[in-house]
Amino acid sequence: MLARIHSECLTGDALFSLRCDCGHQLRSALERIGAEGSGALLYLRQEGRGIGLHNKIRAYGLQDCGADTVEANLRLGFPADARDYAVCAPLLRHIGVRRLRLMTNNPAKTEALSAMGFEVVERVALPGGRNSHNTAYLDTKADRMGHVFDAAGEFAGTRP
Ligand SMILES: Nc1nc2c(ncn2[C@@H]2O[C@H](COP(=O)(O)OP(=O)(O)OP(=O)(O)O)[C@@H](O)[C@H]2O)c(=O)[nH]1
Repeated sequence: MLARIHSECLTGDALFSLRCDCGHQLRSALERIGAEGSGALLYLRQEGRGIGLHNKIRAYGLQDCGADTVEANLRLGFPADARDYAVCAPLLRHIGVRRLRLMTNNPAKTEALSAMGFEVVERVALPGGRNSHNTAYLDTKADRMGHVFDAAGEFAGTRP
């Protein structure tokens, strides 16, 4: 089953902010599911990588003063990524999914699902919509959070 496990991002998903890649990835995932004719999208209420909207906005303030997205979380007393994917297990079981072709550039997400007993048979890269506002954010995700950006994810060759 082609699947997207998407972390809530009010600013990117609903307000079309360009400082992250969330909205672009959400739309890309839905387009792929539409093109394929079937698939699943789990929309997880874990705004701001699990620290909530208020704290994400505080983290944006620190980033506006020079911190990167990881450093900003740490300075606020949070881990770089506070998400928990446990809720995916009953949701996926409910819709009868055990094997996934997961649309993500984030290896931690793949590992979390594998650890819960799901078989990720393929990682499907998602374009992030690199632009002048999210370049530093995407580079930090690659350099400090292990996100994989490849040709299908449109980043190969575009990073300095
Ligand atoms: N704390 C914090 N959260 C952010 C920031 N920018 C985006 N987010 C949140 O990050 C989450 C998305 O995480 P990402 O790391 O961008 O992407 P991912 O879902 O882990 O990986 P993909 O599956 O490849 O999209 C959403 O919950 C956003 O609200 C930021 O600067 N700080």
